[in-house]
Amino acid sequence: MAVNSRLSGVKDLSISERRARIARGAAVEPESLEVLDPERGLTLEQADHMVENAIGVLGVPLGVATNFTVNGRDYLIPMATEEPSVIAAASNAARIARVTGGFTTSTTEPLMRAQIQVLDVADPHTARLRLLEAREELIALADAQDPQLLRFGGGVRDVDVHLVDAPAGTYVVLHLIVDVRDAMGANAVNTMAEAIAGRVGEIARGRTLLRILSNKADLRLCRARAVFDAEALGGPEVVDDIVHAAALAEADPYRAATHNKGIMNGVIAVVLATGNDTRAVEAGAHSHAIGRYRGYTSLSHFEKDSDGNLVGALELPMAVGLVGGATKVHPVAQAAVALLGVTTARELGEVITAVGLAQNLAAVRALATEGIQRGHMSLHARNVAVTVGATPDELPLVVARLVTDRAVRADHAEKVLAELRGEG
Ligand SMILES: CC(C)(COP(=O)([O-])OP(=O)([O-])OC[C@H]1O[C@@H](n2cnc3c(N)ncnc32)[C@H](O)[C@@H]1OP(=O)([O-])[O-])[C@@H](O)C(=O)NCCC(=O)NCCSC(=O)C[C@@](C)(O)CC(=O)[O-]
Ligand SMILES: NC(=O)C1=CN([C@@H]2O[C@H](COP(=O)(O)OP(=O)(O)OC[C@H]3O[C@@H](n4cnc5c(N)ncnc54)[C@H](OP(=O)(O)O)[C@@H]3O)[C@@H](O)[C@H]2O)C=CC1
Repeated sequence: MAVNSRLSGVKDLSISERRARIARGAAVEPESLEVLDPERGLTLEQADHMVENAIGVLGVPLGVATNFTVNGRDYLIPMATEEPSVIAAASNAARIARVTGGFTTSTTEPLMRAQIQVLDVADPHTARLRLLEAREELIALADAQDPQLLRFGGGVRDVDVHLVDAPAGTYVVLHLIVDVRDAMGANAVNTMAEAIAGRVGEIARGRTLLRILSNKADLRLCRARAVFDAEALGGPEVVDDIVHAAALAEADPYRAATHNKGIMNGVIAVVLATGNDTRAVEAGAHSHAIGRYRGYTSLSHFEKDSDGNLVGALELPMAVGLVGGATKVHPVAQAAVALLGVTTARELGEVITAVGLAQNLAAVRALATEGIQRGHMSLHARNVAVTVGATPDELPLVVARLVTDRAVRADHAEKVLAELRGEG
């Protein structure tokens, strides 16, 4: 059955009704979502196998963003985040993008790099050539470490050698470029790097030190673009102001950091929900945000097309996988992947990038129009009301007052609650 992500009013349903609606929309069995109950999710025993000195598990809310179409296919997107308004914002932007066909994405081959550092080389320039001459030997040695990866069509694709001038001298750094297929790839690539380091040191005639993956995954890029209809955004002035807002992020690193944080609100929520390594994706993204002609800049770009609509584009390194790490062992991550319905790491990366672009558009649109507080703080108000002890019956009343009074603060919530209880 085809997925239908265009779901309206999901927020107004109870959790069980919502699950049933999402399961229907995603064309998965409703029972497959039962593992999302806190008491059915990751067990203490499983946690104890995942990390050291485990003493418990941390619950993070898992929601579903609606309305996404990517490359003509609908997706319901599982997002794990502690931040209010993120999932609403992604759904809102995806609803707008849908008007013009949704998101279009593309990706490079899933290539990761490992680095092998060689010290104390007397003739670094000549060592570089000796290593390049040994390319076939080094590739064969590395490939022999992971026959399984080769069977899946992956394996080493190239070697590259960089000479890195550092205060302590010139290091010869060999890069091993590996197609990791559906893996995130760190373990696979690190094993290869450690296995060939001895031979690299011999050929370079130096001492090897670091042998590790690079998180600057600049050969593994995902790209997403979308057209956002001017009318659906609020009119031509909104388009112009979003372009100005994005231009500030391109020119000013203080704004770029926040703009990129908005992108990562969406990206990391899906990375976490699917059991992937959030730090690897963050490191890759921020290293990619160093512009070619200037310093730290925005990861996305917004411009106006010839029809007056807004066009958004985002490119990100995307080291995510489906076969290893927590994705393989965490029952909730497995349910999230099944709900998402992706079958390759590339498809997962492309969907994540589309979510990053949607998240970015939603935030910048709010900033360029009414400001962030109305949408974000009205959803955050629920947190504040619960923190001061509002019961489920009192919650809507307290939230409504905090929003009307434009004072989403704990002290004000306490005052409102006291008034409501006749104690004020
Ligand atoms: C919050 C909205 C979406 C409200 O926006 P709105 O226009 O009031 O929403 P609406 O009630 O008209 O609903 C429109 C659609 O949004 C979704 N939606 C709307 N409300 C909900 C909800 N409660 N639960 C689930 N989904 C919701 C839902 O898809 C809904 O469609 P419908 O279901 O009605 O057909 C909007 O104001 C918005 O997009 N704001 C941006 C919020 C944001 O970016 N939050 C991130 C946290 S702030 C931050 O960390 C980053 C930042 C901002 O600093 C980055 C930067 O500076 O660039
Ligand atoms: N700097 C960093 O970012 C670092 C990250 N990590 C961690 O590494 C983990 C990810 O490493 P990763 O190598 O992905 O995990 P795994 O080693 O668990 O998975 C990769 C392995 O899965 C097997 N495999 C099965 N099917 C496929 C397929 N379709 N495509 C590709 N490989 C397949 C391959 O061989 P086989 O079956 O023989 O294993 C491959 O080597 C994460 O937990 C991450 O946190 C670790 C160190 C550093």
